[in-house]
Amino acid sequence: MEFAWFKGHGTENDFVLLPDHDGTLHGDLDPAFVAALCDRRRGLGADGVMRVVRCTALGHNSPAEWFMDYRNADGSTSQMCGNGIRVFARHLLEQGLVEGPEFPVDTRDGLKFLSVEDDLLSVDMGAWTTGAHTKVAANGQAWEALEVHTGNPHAVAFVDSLADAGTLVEAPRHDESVFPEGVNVEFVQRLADRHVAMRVHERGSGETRSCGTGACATAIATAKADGQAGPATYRVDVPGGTLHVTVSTDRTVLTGPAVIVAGGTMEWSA
Ligand SMILES: N[C@@H](CCC[C@H](N)C(=O)O)C(=O)O
Repeated sequence: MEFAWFKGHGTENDFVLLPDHDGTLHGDLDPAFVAALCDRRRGLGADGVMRVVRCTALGHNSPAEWFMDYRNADGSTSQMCGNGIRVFARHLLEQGLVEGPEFPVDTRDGLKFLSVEDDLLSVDMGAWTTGAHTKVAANGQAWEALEVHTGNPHAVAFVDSLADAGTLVEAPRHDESVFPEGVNVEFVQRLADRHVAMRVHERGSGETRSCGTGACATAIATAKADGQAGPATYRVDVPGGTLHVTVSTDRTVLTGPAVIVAGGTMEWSA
């Protein structure tokens, strides 16, 4: 099978995009195929894969034309990817598949609204919720963490220094009764007022250089800890760059760069 691919990243959270506009090429993506594409030695290398497919091809009655079919590097699905959807939007704009500056994209977490301003892409991530305090553990240490849902599940732990979490080769342990479907874990260090640094271990992808939903979860947890009442914008530094998150009571808006860096066609035999 020959197919087209593109590669892009948002603050170095990187993705392979697979155009499958009418849903006839890739069907329900095989997890082994996704994992092989994401392999950094044997494949193109990425933290995840996004199939670019029309909502109508999936039988979805949606105000959006395009659906982001997101997969983690291990082939598992997630409801939402904040950096992924911004890279997806950049691809749609560059290929003339949408008209800017504002447009919707459908996801497993529902409709999201994108807006573009030069090299920055913003996504209105919609509603968020928080749960109870829970615990995460890694490398022989444990931390209290806040359960946050930004479409997908997160546990946010404040640390004195980002180095405290050590190497995150293995997934931090979490309470299975709180997160039965796994969790993305953020370690957060305060740097200044409304300015934090974050490391993340992503469910299904391992430690990545950035995570958009994780930056939103981090900003939500920080705003709660600050007792912030009205909307506030937080700067979240990640190993791959800087994101900004505006937290309001009913939504978050995530802003940062998103670029397409390569593309081509590929032969694939299973
Ligand atoms: N990198 C993403 C999050 C991707 C999904 C996550 N690993 C999960 O399984 O929920 C982002 O930028 O939000």
